[in-house]
Amino acid sequence: MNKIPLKEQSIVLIGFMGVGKTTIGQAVAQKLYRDFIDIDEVIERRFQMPPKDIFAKYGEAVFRQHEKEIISEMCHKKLKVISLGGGAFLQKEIQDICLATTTIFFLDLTWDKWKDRIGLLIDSRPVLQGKNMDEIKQLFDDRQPIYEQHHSRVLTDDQEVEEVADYIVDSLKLAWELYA
Ligand SMILES: Nc1ncnc2c1ncn2[C@@H]1O[C@H](COP(=O)(O)OP(=O)(O)OP(=O)(O)O)[C@@H](O)[C@H]1O
Ligand SMILES: O=C(O)C1=C[C@@H](O)[C@@H](O)[C@H](O)C1
Ligand SMILES: [Mg+2]
Repeated sequence: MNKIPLKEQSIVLIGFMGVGKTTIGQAVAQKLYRDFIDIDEVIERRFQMPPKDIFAKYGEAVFRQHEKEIISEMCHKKLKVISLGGGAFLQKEIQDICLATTTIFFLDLTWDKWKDRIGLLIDSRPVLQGKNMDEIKQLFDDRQPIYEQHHSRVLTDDQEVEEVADYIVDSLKLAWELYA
């Protein structure tokens, strides 16, 4: 299959849960006049229930299978902004297909800043259920290597959603000009 030209590739946002992939992805899509796709929302529509209930009813493996199927399909679409779930890059096949077909931004956030956000996440994110803070920190650390597969990293500490989105759009425009 021919490689999609850089400017037409979909933009994919990765990173640990709660770093802002969904929120910032929506803002980037709006600024670029592109459609926004949130993979968790696509899965939620398919099952008619949120990820937490899918995990509880069918198990994580079923969620991951659908996640892989949907991402593999979406990555081939042009001109989208796609936010992945925080655990999607645990699957090597997902890493490989995203690297080959899209432009990947890793939204990074230090643990110190992330832990202030836990109240926003604890009730809805199934992988946080039943874990104490030490175990969550361990998960945060264990997950970092999977996000090393990216094209560009953005440290989001103390950055407003709009600031991060503007940074991503500016760096894309620069890359599109440089590699046109
Ligand atoms: N830059 C930011 N500054 C402050 N709050 C933020 C920022 N980005 C996101 N948030 C808030 O953090 C929470 C989690 O954001 P969001 O749902 O976008 O994360 P996510 O990376 O998509 O998580 P998941 O991997 O679980 O889908 C939301 O309440 C959102 O409003
Ligand atoms: O980090 C994770 O493993 C997850 C993050 C969310 O985006 C959802 O994809 C789901 O709750 C699993
Ligand atoms: Mg999200």
